[in-house]
Amino acid sequence: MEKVLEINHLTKTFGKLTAVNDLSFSVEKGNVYGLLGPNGSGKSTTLGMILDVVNPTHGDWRWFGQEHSTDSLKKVGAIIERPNFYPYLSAGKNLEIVAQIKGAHPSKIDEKLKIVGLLERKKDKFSTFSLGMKQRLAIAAALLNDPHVLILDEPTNGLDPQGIIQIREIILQIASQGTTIILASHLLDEVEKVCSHVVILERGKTLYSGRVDEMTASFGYFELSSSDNDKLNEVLNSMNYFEKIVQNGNQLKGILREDLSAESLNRLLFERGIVLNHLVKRRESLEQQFLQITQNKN
Ligand SMILES: Nc1ncnc2c1ncn2[C@@H]1O[C@H](COP(=O)(O)OP(=O)(O)OP(=O)(O)O)[C@@H](O)[C@H]1O
Repeated sequence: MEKVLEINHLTKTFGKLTAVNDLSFSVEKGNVYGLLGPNGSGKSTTLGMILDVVNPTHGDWRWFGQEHSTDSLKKVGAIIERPNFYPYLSAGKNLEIVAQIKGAHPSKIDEKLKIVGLLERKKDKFSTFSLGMKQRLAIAAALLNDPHVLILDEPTNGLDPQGIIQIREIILQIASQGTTIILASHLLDEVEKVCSHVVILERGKTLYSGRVDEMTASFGYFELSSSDNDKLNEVLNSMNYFEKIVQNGNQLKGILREDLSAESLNRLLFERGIVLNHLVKRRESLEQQFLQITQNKN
């Protein structure tokens, strides 16, 4: 899989406060990544750093495998603030201005207005738009130069239920055409509905990073490692307990298809000559994990 973004040990401190603490993850092409965490967990600061608007304290990141270059950021479209357009100009005129700034072809305007369902409102003034329509226009503006990656910070904040559904459908449609998406959200529901991958942040630290479907595995999963992970992998695969075994850094992650205690697994593996140096069972669903995070905050 082609890596679009690689973040290594990214840290940002503001005085004594560590807003982002040793964050590492990579983003693969064509997936939808959610940065999930309560207010103040460091989502916006992370987006600010990878977009070159916030200076990191430590750590590094690479877009498209390249050292920092302004060319790379041209392939990234982002909406990190409330949509800001000229209120007295039409949607079409506003996009003409953005297209000129970005050097995008004027034919892109109708194409992108269609994607966000605003083509019929092209001639209407921005000031007459609902919040949801303003947000959709901002997405059209961000898409004008066909970015490879689209970054959205809390894309459905403040919208009514219908507006939320529209934005989520648009995100999925954009992703289905191969654009990689990174979105920050404090809504578990949003991440579960829209994202294939999630990075859960708690006060700047990563609590979980991986696929959403693996996180929500109903019987939980084991994180485990031994001095010979290849052999461990082989033995785990020969057991009927696991849905899937995946490599996760220098650990293996075994997703359970039926209930099994850590004690039983440890015994079974020991009987087959494997001594583990790491074994943790994680059972929580995404929802439970997320509730824990928010409860810890209060
Ligand atoms: N410029 C700044 N100066 C000082 N502290 C800051 C600054 N920017 C962010 N912080 C602090 O860093 C922490 C992380 O903030 P950040 O905005 O990244 O979180 P977030 O998860 O995006 O939350 P929210 O959704 O509320 O923006 C917070 O405690 C915040 O107060």
